[in-house]
Amino acid sequence: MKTEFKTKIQSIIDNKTKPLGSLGVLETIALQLAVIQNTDKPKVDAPFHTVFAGDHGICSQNVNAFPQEVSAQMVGNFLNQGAAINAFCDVQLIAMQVVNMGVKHFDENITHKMLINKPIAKGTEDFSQTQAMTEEQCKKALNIGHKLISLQIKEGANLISLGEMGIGNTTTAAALMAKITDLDVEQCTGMGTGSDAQGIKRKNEVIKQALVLHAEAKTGIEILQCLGGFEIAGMVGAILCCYENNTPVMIDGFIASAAALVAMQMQPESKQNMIFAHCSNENGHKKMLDFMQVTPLLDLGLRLGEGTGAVLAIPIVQSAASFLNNMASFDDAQVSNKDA
Ligand SMILES: Cc1cc2ncn([C@H]3O[C@H](COP(=O)(O)O)[C@@H](O)[C@H]3O)c2cc1C
Ligand SMILES: O=C(O)c1cccnc1
Repeated sequence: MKTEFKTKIQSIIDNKTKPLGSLGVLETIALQLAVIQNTDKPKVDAPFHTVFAGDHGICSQNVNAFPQEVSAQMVGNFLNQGAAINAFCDVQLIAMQVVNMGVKHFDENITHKMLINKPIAKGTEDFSQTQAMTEEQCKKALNIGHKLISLQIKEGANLISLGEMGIGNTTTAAALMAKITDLDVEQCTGMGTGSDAQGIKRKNEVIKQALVLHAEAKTGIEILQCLGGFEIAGMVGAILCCYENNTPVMIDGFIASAAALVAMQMQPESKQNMIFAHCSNENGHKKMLDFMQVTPLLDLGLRLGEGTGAVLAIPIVQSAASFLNNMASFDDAQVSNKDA
């Protein structure tokens, strides 16, 4: 059934007024959108961006170049429209929300139309010493992500975009990657926000220690609970929600891709809903993408997070839907095809 549908869409794509295959990756995306939404007229005209924010106990091991206070300060910056992600959403008039999943220094009395306050705890525990979250906290974080995105989809969003904020989370993402891919830890870690050689060495050491400590964790959710972060779990819940609701989801850089990797462990078919926006400059991201056997749309040398790459790639996805919806076929336009 799915193969038949795919063949039908591919033939619609092939009959557009262009040489066969000449829209390259956009053709792949158009087919993917049609399959996700189960229609030959996919719609991605209502994108919605969510930044999940959370703090990380692993920062007590000195793996972060910037102080942990920056997570809370950056949430404030998002609300004041001052971050890179605000500037990029602004260009395309994309609506966005920020979810406090457990930002240690954030004042929970702050209210704002863009802010969803759902703190699970004042950050996760140090995963080199104990489990990052309890089972209950992990499930709660997954549920929050799932529910919030489900609400957005109900309200009309048809393209979900995800980003994150959480000082220390390149270490968390690298730990998830090392555990799931079984690659050497050194292949998974990188400079993050500017760690030097010493800092990267510390990252490698704490992750190796954590892999021994959490050797028993096997399933996606166990790995997430032991090594993950609240904002990463929120993104995993969001991705699984997109899968269940036939909605495409833009995956950002290294950290969002770690959430995608966990989601694939939990529900392998969720991969079909993911669009990988870009290859981050963070060491490890390309290897993570290769492990998942996915090709990112852009390679702009970004290494920021927040969903910046995801939002930048949205017009490409919208253009893929637009050509499928709006281009004339050779017949419609009475243009002669190659073999006519
Ligand atoms: C000012 C500032 C803005 C950011 N926006 C995203 N990140 C990114 O950097 C952090 C991860 O890097 P690490 O593991 O080295 O701490 C995350 O918060 C990520 O979203 C930022 C980092 C900083 C400093
Ligand atoms: O690629 C990312 O998501 C990234 C890289 C470095 C720091 N923060 C995020």
